[in-house]
Amino acid sequence: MSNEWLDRWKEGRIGFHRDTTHPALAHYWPTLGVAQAGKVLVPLCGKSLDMRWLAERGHPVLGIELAREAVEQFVAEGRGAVSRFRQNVFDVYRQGSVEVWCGDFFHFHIDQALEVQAFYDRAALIALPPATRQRYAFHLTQLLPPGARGLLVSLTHGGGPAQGPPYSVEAGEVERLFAANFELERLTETPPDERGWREQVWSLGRRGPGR
Ligand SMILES: C[S@@+](CC[C@H](N)C(=O)[O-])C[C@H]1O[C@@H](n2cnc3c(N)ncnc32)[C@H](O)[C@@H]1O
Repeated sequence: MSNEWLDRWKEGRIGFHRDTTHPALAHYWPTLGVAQAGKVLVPLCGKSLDMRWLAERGHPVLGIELAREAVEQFVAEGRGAVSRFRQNVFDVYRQGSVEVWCGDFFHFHIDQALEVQAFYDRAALIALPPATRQRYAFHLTQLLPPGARGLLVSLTHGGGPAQGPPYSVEAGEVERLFAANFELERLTETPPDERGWREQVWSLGRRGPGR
Protein backbone atom coordinates (compact mmCIF):
# COMPACT_ATOMS: atom_id res chain seq x y z
CA MET A 1 0.00 0.00 0.00
CA SER A 2 2.66 2.44 1.04
CA ASN A 3 4.78 2.02 -2.06
CA GLU A 4 1.82 2.66 -4.26
CA TRP A 5 1.38 6.08 -2.66
CA LEU A 6 5.06 6.87 -2.95
CA ASP A 7 4.92 5.92 -6.65
CA ARG A 8 1.89 8.09 -7.19
CA TRP A 9 3.63 11.11 -5.75
CA LYS A 10 6.84 10.42 -7.71
CA GLU A 11 4.88 10.11 -10.95
CA GLY A 12 2.57 13.04 -10.24
CA ARG A 13 -0.59 10.87 -10.22
CA ILE A 14 -2.31 13.04 -7.63
CA GLY A 15 -5.76 13.63 -9.08
CA PHE A 16 -7.11 13.78 -5.52
CA HIS A 17 -5.27 17.04 -4.84
CA ARG A 18 -7.44 20.18 -4.94
CA ASP A 19 -6.18 23.60 -5.98
CA THR A 20 -8.67 25.30 -3.70
CA THR A 21 -9.93 24.88 -0.15
CA HIS A 22 -12.55 22.16 0.12
CA PRO A 23 -15.95 23.88 0.25
CA ALA A 24 -17.16 21.59 3.05
CA LEU A 25 -14.29 22.71 5.26
CA ALA A 26 -15.07 26.38 4.81
CA HIS A 27 -18.79 25.75 5.26
CA TYR A 28 -18.87 23.33 8.19
CA TRP A 29 -15.69 23.89 10.18
CA PRO A 30 -17.01 27.05 11.86
CA THR A 31 -20.05 25.08 13.08
CA LEU A 32 -17.87 22.70 15.13
CA GLY A 33 -16.91 25.35 17.67
CA VAL A 34 -13.25 24.33 17.89
CA ALA A 35 -11.26 26.87 19.94
CA GLN A 36 -9.12 29.04 17.70
CA ALA A 37 -5.91 27.99 19.40
CA GLY A 38 -6.89 24.30 19.24
CA LYS A 39 -4.39 22.19 17.34
CA VAL A 40 -5.84 20.31 14.37
CA LEU A 41 -4.57 16.88 13.36
CA VAL A 42 -4.74 16.21 9.61
CA PRO A 43 -3.98 12.53 8.97
CA LEU A 44 -2.79 11.49 5.50
CA CYS A 45 -2.64 15.16 4.57
CA GLY A 46 -0.93 15.12 1.17
CA LYS A 47 -0.17 18.73 0.32
CA SER A 48 -3.68 19.85 1.05
CA LEU A 49 -4.35 23.59 1.00
CA ASP A 50 -6.98 22.91 3.63
CA MET A 51 -4.13 22.93 6.16
CA ARG A 52 -3.37 26.54 5.24
CA TRP A 53 -7.03 27.47 5.54
CA LEU A 54 -7.08 26.06 9.07
CA ALA A 55 -3.83 27.83 9.94
CA GLU A 56 -5.19 31.13 8.63
CA ARG A 57 -8.06 30.75 11.10
CA GLY A 58 -5.59 30.59 13.95
CA HIS A 59 -5.24 26.82 14.40
CA PRO A 60 -1.86 25.22 14.80
CA VAL A 61 -1.96 22.35 12.29
CA LEU A 62 -0.24 18.97 12.49
CA GLY A 63 -0.41 17.06 9.21
CA ILE A 64 0.96 13.55 8.75
CA GLU A 65 2.02 12.35 5.32
CA LEU A 66 3.99 9.35 4.13
CA ALA A 67 5.35 10.74 0.86
CA ARG A 68 8.30 13.12 1.11
CA GLU A 69 7.46 14.55 -2.33
CA ALA A 70 4.11 15.71 -0.96
CA VAL A 71 5.66 17.36 2.07
CA GLU A 72 8.40 19.05 0.06
CA GLN A 73 5.90 20.31 -2.50
CA PHE A 74 3.67 21.59 0.29
CA VAL A 75 6.38 23.78 1.81
CA ALA A 76 7.83 24.79 -1.58
CA GLU A 77 4.41 25.99 -2.71
CA GLY A 78 3.80 27.84 0.54
CA ARG A 79 5.19 31.07 1.89
CA GLY A 80 7.61 31.60 4.70
CA ALA A 81 10.72 30.06 6.15
CA VAL A 82 10.79 26.31 6.67
CA SER A 83 12.44 24.65 9.62
CA ARG A 84 13.10 20.94 9.80
CA PHE A 85 13.63 18.69 12.75
CA ARG A 86 13.46 15.05 13.69
CA GLN A 87 10.83 13.57 16.04
CA ASN A 88 11.50 9.86 16.50
CA VAL A 89 10.77 8.24 13.15
CA PHE A 90 9.34 11.42 11.61
CA ASP A 91 10.98 14.25 9.71
CA VAL A 92 9.00 17.31 10.66
CA TYR A 93 8.71 20.30 8.34
CA ARG A 94 7.41 23.47 9.97
CA GLN A 95 6.22 26.50 8.02
CA GLY A 96 4.33 29.19 9.93
CA SER A 97 1.89 27.38 12.19
CA VAL A 98 1.70 24.26 10.02
CA GLU A 99 3.84 21.24 10.84
CA VAL A 100 3.85 18.34 8.44
CA TRP A 101 5.24 15.16 9.90
CA CYS A 102 6.70 12.98 7.17
CA GLY A 103 6.16 9.33 7.99
CA ASP A 104 3.56 6.66 8.61
CA PHE A 105 0.41 7.77 10.43
CA PHE A 106 0.31 4.42 12.23
CA HIS A 107 3.68 5.21 13.82
CA PHE A 108 2.43 8.50 15.24
CA HIS A 109 2.15 8.13 18.98
CA ILE A 110 -0.29 9.59 21.48
CA ASP A 111 2.58 11.36 23.30
CA GLN A 112 3.09 13.38 20.13
CA ALA A 113 -0.57 14.40 19.96
CA LEU A 114 -0.90 15.98 23.40
CA GLU A 115 -2.21 19.35 22.26
CA VAL A 116 -4.51 18.04 19.55
CA GLN A 117 -8.11 19.18 20.01
CA ALA A 118 -9.58 18.57 16.58
CA PHE A 119 -9.05 16.66 13.35
CA TYR A 120 -9.81 16.95 9.69
CA ASP A 121 -10.01 13.92 7.41
CA ARG A 122 -10.59 14.57 3.76
CA ALA A 123 -9.77 11.56 1.58
CA ALA A 124 -7.80 9.81 4.33
CA LEU A 125 -10.24 7.05 5.41
CA ILE A 126 -11.28 6.49 1.81
CA ALA A 127 -7.63 6.15 0.74
CA LEU A 128 -7.28 2.95 2.78
CA PRO A 129 -8.38 -0.64 2.08
CA PRO A 130 -11.03 -2.18 4.37
CA ALA A 131 -8.88 -3.82 7.05
CA THR A 132 -6.63 -0.76 7.28
CA ARG A 133 -9.69 1.48 7.70
CA GLN A 134 -10.50 -0.29 10.91
CA ARG A 135 -6.95 0.20 12.13
CA TYR A 136 -7.11 3.85 11.08
CA ALA A 137 -10.33 4.51 13.01
CA PHE A 138 -8.89 2.81 16.08
CA HIS A 139 -5.63 4.76 15.91
CA LEU A 140 -7.35 8.09 15.30
CA THR A 141 -9.67 7.45 18.23
CA GLN A 142 -6.69 6.79 20.52
CA LEU A 143 -5.05 10.06 19.52
CA LEU A 144 -8.02 12.31 20.31
CA PRO A 145 -8.99 13.47 23.80
CA PRO A 146 -12.63 13.49 24.96
CA GLY A 147 -14.38 16.54 23.54
CA ALA A 148 -12.23 16.69 20.39
CA ARG A 149 -14.23 17.55 17.28
CA GLY A 150 -13.60 16.89 13.63
CA LEU A 151 -14.85 16.72 10.10
CA LEU A 152 -14.67 13.63 7.94
CA VAL A 153 -15.19 13.87 4.19
CA SER A 154 -15.80 10.41 2.74
CA LEU A 155 -16.85 9.02 -0.63
CA THR A 156 -19.42 6.44 -1.64
CA HIS A 157 -20.17 4.79 -4.91
CA GLY A 158 -23.53 3.14 -5.32
CA GLY A 159 -22.15 0.59 -7.78
CA GLY A 160 -20.65 -1.78 -5.22
CA PRO A 161 -17.09 -2.03 -3.99
CA ALA A 162 -14.74 -0.06 -6.20
CA GLN A 163 -11.14 -1.08 -6.84
CA GLY A 164 -9.58 1.68 -4.78
CA PRO A 165 -8.18 4.02 -3.93
CA PRO A 166 -10.46 5.82 -3.61
CA TYR A 167 -12.50 3.19 -1.82
CA SER A 168 -16.24 3.46 -1.47
CA VAL A 169 -17.05 3.80 2.22
CA GLU A 170 -20.76 3.50 2.89
CA ALA A 171 -22.49 5.43 5.66
CA GLY A 172 -23.03 2.21 7.61
CA GLU A 173 -19.30 1.58 7.70
CA VAL A 174 -18.54 5.10 8.98
CA GLU A 175 -21.09 4.46 11.72
CA ARG A 176 -19.60 1.06 12.55
CA LEU A 177 -16.10 2.48 12.72
CA PHE A 178 -16.81 5.56 14.80
CA ALA A 179 -20.17 5.46 16.57
CA ALA A 180 -18.86 3.66 19.67
CA ASN A 181 -16.46 6.49 20.48
CA PHE A 182 -17.90 9.55 18.75
CA GLU A 183 -21.11 11.51 18.49
CA LEU A 184 -21.61 11.26 14.77
CA GLU A 185 -23.74 13.32 12.42
CA ARG A 186 -23.91 13.17 8.64
CA LEU A 187 -24.07 16.82 7.61
CA THR A 188 -24.54 16.48 3.88
CA GLU A 189 -24.20 14.28 0.83
CA THR A 190 -23.50 15.64 -2.64
CA PRO A 191 -25.38 14.40 -5.71
CA PRO A 192 -23.38 11.80 -7.68
CA ASP A 193 -20.65 13.16 -9.95
CA GLU A 194 -20.24 11.97 -13.55
CA ARG A 195 -18.65 8.72 -12.31
CA GLY A 196 -21.30 8.07 -9.68
CA TRP A 197 -19.30 9.13 -6.60
CA ARG A 198 -21.04 11.00 -3.80
CA GLU A 199 -19.19 12.90 -1.11
CA GLN A 200 -20.45 12.68 2.44
CA VAL A 201 -19.49 15.13 5.15
CA TRP A 202 -19.61 13.98 8.77
CA SER A 203 -19.21 15.84 12.01
CA LEU A 204 -17.61 13.84 14.83
CA GLY A 205 -17.24 14.60 18.52
CA ARG A 206 -15.06 12.34 20.67
CA ARG A 207 -16.98 10.98 23.62
CA GLY A 208 -15.45 10.79 27.04
CA PRO A 209 -15.48 7.70 29.23
CA GLY A 210 -19.00 6.67 30.13
CA ARG A 211 -20.72 9.04 27.70
C1 LIG B 1 -6.15 10.40 -1.27
S1 LIG B 1 -4.72 11.22 -0.66
C2 LIG B 1 -5.49 12.56 0.24
C3 LIG B 1 -4.53 13.65 0.63
C4 LIG B 1 -5.15 14.85 1.33
N1 LIG B 1 -5.90 14.46 2.51
C5 LIG B 1 -6.00 15.66 0.38
O1 LIG B 1 -7.16 15.91 0.70
O2 LIG B 1 -5.48 16.07 -0.67
C6 LIG B 1 -4.14 10.12 0.60
C7 LIG B 1 -2.75 10.49 1.11
O3 LIG B 1 -2.41 9.62 2.19
C8 LIG B 1 -1.02 9.34 2.15
N2 LIG B 1 -0.82 8.12 2.93
C9 LIG B 1 -1.23 6.86 2.61
N3 LIG B 1 -0.95 6.00 3.61
C10 LIG B 1 -0.38 6.75 4.61
C11 LIG B 1 0.12 6.44 5.91
N4 LIG B 1 0.06 5.19 6.41
N5 LIG B 1 0.63 7.44 6.66
C12 LIG B 1 0.68 8.71 6.19
N6 LIG B 1 0.23 9.06 4.95
C13 LIG B 1 -0.29 8.09 4.18
C14 LIG B 1 -0.72 9.24 0.66
O4 LIG B 1 0.64 9.42 0.35
C15 LIG B 1 -1.62 10.35 0.10
O5 LIG B 1 -0.94 11.57 0.00
